[in-house]
Amino acid sequence: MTRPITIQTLNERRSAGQPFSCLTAYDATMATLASNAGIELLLIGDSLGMVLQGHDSTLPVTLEDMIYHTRCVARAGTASLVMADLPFMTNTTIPQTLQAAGQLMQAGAHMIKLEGEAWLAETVTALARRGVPVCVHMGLTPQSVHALGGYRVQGRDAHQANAMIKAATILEQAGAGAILLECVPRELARQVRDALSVPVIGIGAGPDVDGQILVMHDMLGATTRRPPRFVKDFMMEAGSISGAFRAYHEAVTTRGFPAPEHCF
Ligand SMILES: Nc1nc(=O)c2c([nH]1)NC[C@@H]1CN(c3ccc(C(=O)N[C@@H](CCC(=O)O)C(=O)O)cc3)CN21
Ligand SMILES: CC(C)C(=O)C(=O)O
Ligand SMILES: [Mg+2]
Repeated sequence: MTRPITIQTLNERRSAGQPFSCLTAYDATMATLASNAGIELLLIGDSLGMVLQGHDSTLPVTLEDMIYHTRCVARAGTASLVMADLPFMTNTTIPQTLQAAGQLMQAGAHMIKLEGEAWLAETVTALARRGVPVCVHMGLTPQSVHALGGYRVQGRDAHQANAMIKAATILEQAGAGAILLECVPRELARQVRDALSVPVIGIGAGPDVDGQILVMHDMLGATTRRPPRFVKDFMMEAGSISGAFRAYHEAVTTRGFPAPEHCF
């Protein structure tokens, strides 16, 4: 194993202006192949409810499901940073959140991601104080799909955009170690990135952030519904799974991906 990637590695990449690559992973084999291709961060995403379990949203995913897949990925013992999603309704109180995050960390996660806005500040502080690195997922938050009225681009109007920038700075002050932005206009993502000093990871957020992430199945072309605009199929040209992971890593680190057609 090469030198393991830590949260400090991501901070160094951010400072150096070198983008890092992230993918979802749900099992040991794919985690190993992705990590060997250079992918810096593996997310056990609650998207597994859609791509593995066949649900049409992430809401049915349980903490037990997330623990199982986190164990599978962690067991691979890769050099990559392992982040796990807190599933729907496992953060309704601070004690519940600490308990759930604790179980994911004990399953092998190095960092926890949860969806929300500035109202999460106290929760973020409670986790950070106990040594749990936290990433806050903002913009299109799929666990709120029914409140948002669909998987839609967020932060399109100036009021929403300014609120998002403000919320991100509040969350950083509260102790967030990273921010993930999903489906926001490229210009807003750039502004959030510039307002912060922690790494910003984007999906459908344009090229002006510190790291990129995609759902593994999407970038391998293993899709059963129309993929979102921000997806690129890296399997098409690469011809093998490892080749696709290497091509994605290369494209992200050289800022070849995302291209304008993948942005909002
Ligand atoms: N396979 C998979 N890939 C994902 O990226 C993903 C999941 N599952 N599950 C959880 C969420 C849901 N996500 C989605 C799903 C659809 C769109 C989508 O179709 N968006 C429209 C934007 C429409 C607009 O302009 O407002 C698009 O055309 O991309 C975006 C994110 C992202 N996450
Ligand atoms: C799409 C990414 C960011 C995610 O949260 C997931 O895969 O669950
Ligand atoms: Mg998720």
